Amino acid sequence: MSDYQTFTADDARLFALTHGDTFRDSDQLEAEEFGDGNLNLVFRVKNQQGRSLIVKQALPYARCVGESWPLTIDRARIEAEVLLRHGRICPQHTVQVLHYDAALAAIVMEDLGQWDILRGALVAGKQFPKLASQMAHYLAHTLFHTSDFVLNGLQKKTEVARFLNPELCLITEDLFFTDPYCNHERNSIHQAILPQARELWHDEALQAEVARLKADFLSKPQALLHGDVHSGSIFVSAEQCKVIDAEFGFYGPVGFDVGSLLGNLLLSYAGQFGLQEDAAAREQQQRYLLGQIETLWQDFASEFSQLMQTQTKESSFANSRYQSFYLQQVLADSIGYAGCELIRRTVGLAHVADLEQIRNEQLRARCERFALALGRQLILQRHGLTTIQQLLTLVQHLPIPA
Ligand SMILES: Nc1ncnc2c1ncn2[C@@H]1O[C@H](COP(=O)(O)OP(=O)(O)O)[C@@H](O)[C@H]1O
Ligand SMILES: CSC[C@H]1O[C@H](OP(=O)(O)O)[C@H](O)[C@@H]1O
Repeated sequence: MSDYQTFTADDARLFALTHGDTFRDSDQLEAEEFGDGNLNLVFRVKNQQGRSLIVKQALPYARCVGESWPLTIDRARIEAEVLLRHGRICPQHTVQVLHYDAALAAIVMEDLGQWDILRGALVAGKQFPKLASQMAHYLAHTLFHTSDFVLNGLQKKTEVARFLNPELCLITEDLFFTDPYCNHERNSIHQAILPQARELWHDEALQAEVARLKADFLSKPQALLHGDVHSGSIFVSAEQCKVIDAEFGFYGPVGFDVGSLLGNLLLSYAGQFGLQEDAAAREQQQRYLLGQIETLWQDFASEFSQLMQTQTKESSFANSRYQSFYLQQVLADSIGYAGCELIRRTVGLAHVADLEQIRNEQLRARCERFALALGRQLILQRHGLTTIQQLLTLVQHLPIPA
């Protein structure tokens, strides 16, 4: 940590100039910090011809809270190494890392600023027809190729050790699985839904199922996860999408990555009741979101099955009955983790624009109650929802609370 110093815009400019071959010494470079995430500094460095790079630096604390929440800067290594690993497996959907400096905890990467961040685009009512099939491809390939289907025991354990990431995992363990189910000071709960939040704190049946999901998060190193596939971590255009921000990566349950994205599509669905006043437009956007959820699972399941059938290296796992069982269990896990994401984004520390941008407070409260009710049903019913169509039916029939 001795060489570490927090970057100014000028430091970021020099860092981008020195690393990678995007810029020339003669370039007039401008740099500005524009990060809006919870944890890190993010700078854009650009020359006068319009070429640009992103410099991301981990702070020794969580940006959204300040120095009172110290946090390892090793998260920059995890982020760079996960993105490099996933980038080798699926370059078309992973942001390109150009350089990583361990002492400065800083990464140089390609600038995706010409595309939209998925969350904001969905809030604005935009649609991206190829999103789900491309994300299904990214998830199936990155997760399969880092799993026991491909790695032998020695390789796998080396990888698990390299990506232990205890401090960032602890944040997820707390924010996803602990805080929303008790009266924790980190929670952020709008007054109007306090009664529904309190119900969570006394719902033993729900807490038991969340405990099972948390235990799996702690002890099921199935594959190298991105660890935080939310719609703020996906850049998207009409033709393409790419994932950023992998600092929560570790070896965990495959369903956590799939479920995080499912949960974020459902958060967008819930927010539509408050964001879109025109009923026809709202229904159309919600139909789009449900279609994307269906495609996400169908394409993921079909690509993952294909990979299991054709590229499994460990003979025990070549068994087709085992492979069906594995996929069924990934679906149940994904639905459960999607439920956790819905709940933690509604009453936990880190909220999302899909709900926060609803200006009418009463309407927002109704959407939040919907998100909580849906999250609860997904967690409780996940083992009974054996097809994605059953999940879609549940969503469509869930009453919109008063
Ligand atoms: N490769 C990139 N291209 C363009 N903008 C980026 C890139 N990476 C990050 N950003 C911008 O910085 C913001 C914060 O980045 P993120 O990786 O989510 O930081 P944090 O780890 O603090 O959450 C993003 O919302 C986006 O606006
Ligand atoms: C104190 S971290 C809260 C929250 O923020 C992370 O997301 P991001 O870095 O993309 O802003 C992650 O989802 C954490 O749970």
